[in-house]
Amino acid sequence: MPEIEDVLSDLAAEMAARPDRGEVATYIPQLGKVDPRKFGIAVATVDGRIITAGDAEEPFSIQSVSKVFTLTLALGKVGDALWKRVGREPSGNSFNSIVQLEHERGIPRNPFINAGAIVVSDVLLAGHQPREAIGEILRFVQFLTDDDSVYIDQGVAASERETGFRNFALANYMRSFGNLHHPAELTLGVYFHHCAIAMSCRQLALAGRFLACGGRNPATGHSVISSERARRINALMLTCGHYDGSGDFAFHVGIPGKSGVGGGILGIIPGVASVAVWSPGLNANGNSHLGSVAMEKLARAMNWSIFSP
Ligand SMILES: NC(=O)CC[C@H](N)C(=O)O
Repeated sequence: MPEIEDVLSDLAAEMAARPDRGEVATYIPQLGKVDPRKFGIAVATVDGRIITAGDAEEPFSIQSVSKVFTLTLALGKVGDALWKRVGREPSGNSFNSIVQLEHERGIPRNPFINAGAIVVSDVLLAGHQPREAIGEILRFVQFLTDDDSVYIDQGVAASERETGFRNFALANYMRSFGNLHHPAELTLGVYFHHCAIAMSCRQLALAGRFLACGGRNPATGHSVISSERARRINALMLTCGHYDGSGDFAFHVGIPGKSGVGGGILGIIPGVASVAVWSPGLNANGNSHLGSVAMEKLARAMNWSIFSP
């Protein structure tokens, strides 16, 4: 087996030189300003090592990768009652699609598409002011990372609110079915802010480590969630974490993963490591183009597909 250090530095060099970089998301104007030449990668192993290459220390907008953390918190808050309001099936549609909500009575297919994550935000808002719910999410991510410097990029949150017409449509539509318990303005305040969390690849890999360790954070020894819940979140990441590109990611990479339109991907190799990669250019499904390529090459080099014998 090759050394992770060598694989990562080769990957970073190769990815920095590739001309095909995908398209940076511009529907959130602030994200359109990010340099498409960036590439970073970090691996946090269950035995406590952290290996990085490229722009792995630079914070980027984690966007929908944050939905892994809000789902974890919401399950902690309401347990399996969450599944009355959100499904667990891949949608086969784009991340911000509204089409299924009409026939499926305002119940989103899964917690990782926008509609599902908005319901999760609504769950976290119950009994709180938006400011408190946002603070709880940020503190949870800081706790997982063991790093208080993780922050919310207020410019990105504001930019997203200004152009969040589709998310307002999704939220209001779900409210008409009774599946949003707060005004869209308030719930989306929580949603836009958690999407605007900024982290480096190093921090994101550390934050995801509990999912590779049966729910336990190996750095602190704290049990974050039960091993059964960690297993189930990983299952949802595999089946739904890349929207209508989830099948393709499982086919090519073979590990649970969650992407975001900021170009980040968090990948989990249960029992082995958590991986974060960042390259801002996206493919047609809104997933990081070179991030997906790099994950595939890494999984192949290290034999990390969960489907490998
Ligand atoms: N796929 C994503 O990362 C989408 C998240 C983004 N904040 C949105 O609501 O559109």
